[in-house]
Amino acid sequence: MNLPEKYLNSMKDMLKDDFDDYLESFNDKRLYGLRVNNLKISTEDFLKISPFKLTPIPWIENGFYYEETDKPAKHPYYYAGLYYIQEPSAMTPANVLPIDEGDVVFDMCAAPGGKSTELAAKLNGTGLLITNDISNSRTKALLKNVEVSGVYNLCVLNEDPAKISGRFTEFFDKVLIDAPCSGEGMFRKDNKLIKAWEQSGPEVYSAIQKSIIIHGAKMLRPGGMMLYSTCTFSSLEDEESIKYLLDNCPDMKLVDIKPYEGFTKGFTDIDNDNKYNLDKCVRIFPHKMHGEGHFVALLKKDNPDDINNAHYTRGSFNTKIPDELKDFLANVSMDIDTKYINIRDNRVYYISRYMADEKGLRIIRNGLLLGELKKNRFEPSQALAMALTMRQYNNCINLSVDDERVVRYLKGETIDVDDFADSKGWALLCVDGYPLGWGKSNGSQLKNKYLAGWRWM
Ligand SMILES: C[S@@+](CC[C@H](N)C(=O)[O-])C[C@H]1O[C@@H](n2cnc3c(N)ncnc32)[C@H](O)[C@@H]1O
Repeated sequence: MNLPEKYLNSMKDMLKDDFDDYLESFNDKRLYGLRVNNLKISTEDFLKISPFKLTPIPWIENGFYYEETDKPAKHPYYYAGLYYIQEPSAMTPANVLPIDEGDVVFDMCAAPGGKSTELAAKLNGTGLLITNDISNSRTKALLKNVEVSGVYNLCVLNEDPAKISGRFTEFFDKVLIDAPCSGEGMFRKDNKLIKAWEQSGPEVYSAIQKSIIIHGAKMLRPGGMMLYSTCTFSSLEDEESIKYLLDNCPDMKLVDIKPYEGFTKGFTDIDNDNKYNLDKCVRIFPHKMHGEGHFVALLKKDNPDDINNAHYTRGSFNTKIPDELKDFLANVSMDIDTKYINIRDNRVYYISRYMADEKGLRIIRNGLLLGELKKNRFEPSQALAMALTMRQYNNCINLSVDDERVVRYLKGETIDVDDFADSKGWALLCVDGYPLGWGKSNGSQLKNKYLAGWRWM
């Protein structure tokens, strides 16, 4: 491994006696992790059906190491959104940020969705998750990942945080900033990042982080909590960003993160009298824990006047619900308040009552796309299939994971369903009780309506 001289010197300064152990960690095996999506399945139930050899990630209740040979991304349960594949230390930020049901949450640098999918699981279908990324191409992956995971109380944005912060001032109960960074914690995993670091190192990212973190604080309501994280070790991008925030926003304070064996405390040398308690920050180093590397800081905004931060609620849309949509919804027992159904260009959305006026924002998805109105009929969307549980739709075809029709369905093929003769009409195809997508059944064959872009290749 060819690490840049400048990087090695900065790590030597930081790690002192531990530096050799850090270098030695480059000889260790790469780590692979998956996180059970508790929005769809409890960890306990997943472990009962998991075909993989899993070892718990000790500081993440729903996180597990898997063996490289298991290939969990090529399994029907992955398509059912039962887990998300994520580097183990990257599971820490969303795990550490406390989320209460009903919270209005913002994930500012969210693509491809590793933290958002866990924040949504913690919301458990309540409140609202606004998830954003400045990169248009990356928001496409973000949308797919939140939809596969079954998240419906959401809005996906593709905006500059500077624009959002003017609009959503003191709006959020919780803000997560997984900042763009020089990626030093990913060097073991991906050699290409070393080259990128040489071109854009900590100095470049530090300026972006300083701007982002101030916008994050502005959007937080009094008493709200914010989590700042990076996958880099550089103090310039980590403690310096936090110090910059605390210098500029005196109402923000660092709070304790539940300790765990191997967590390394933040460095305090840039903070003269330790007035900011930078040691409350946490670093994960690969020579101390089985994770590639991360930095996390948890902060709270003061609420001196004990302001009761009631959530904004929007007016209803008063949309006339077409008969074909009514007929379809009669088969759905998900709790849908038709006051918040909005129809634009024949596409039907179920929008969160907590979402502010979206005009002027670059929106990738506002709410749950229920489906599309086509000449006197309604076609349900892939996102709706993923948001439903098997119990919430009254025409399901449930196949066992060993049934060869499951993979054929995921590949886009028409499948025989003679054994489900009563399934005529729109049917929700499920694997072991977990929805995969729609099909149109005539009682003997299921015409495939699985979203073409998501097919098993
Ligand atoms: C570390 S990655 C986020 C990973 C993501 N949180 C996850 O867990 O899957 C940082 C993201 O920040 C985005 N980004 C870069 N500059 C940004 C900015 N000024 N505002 C918002 N997002 C930005 C990048 O496009 C990138 O997707």
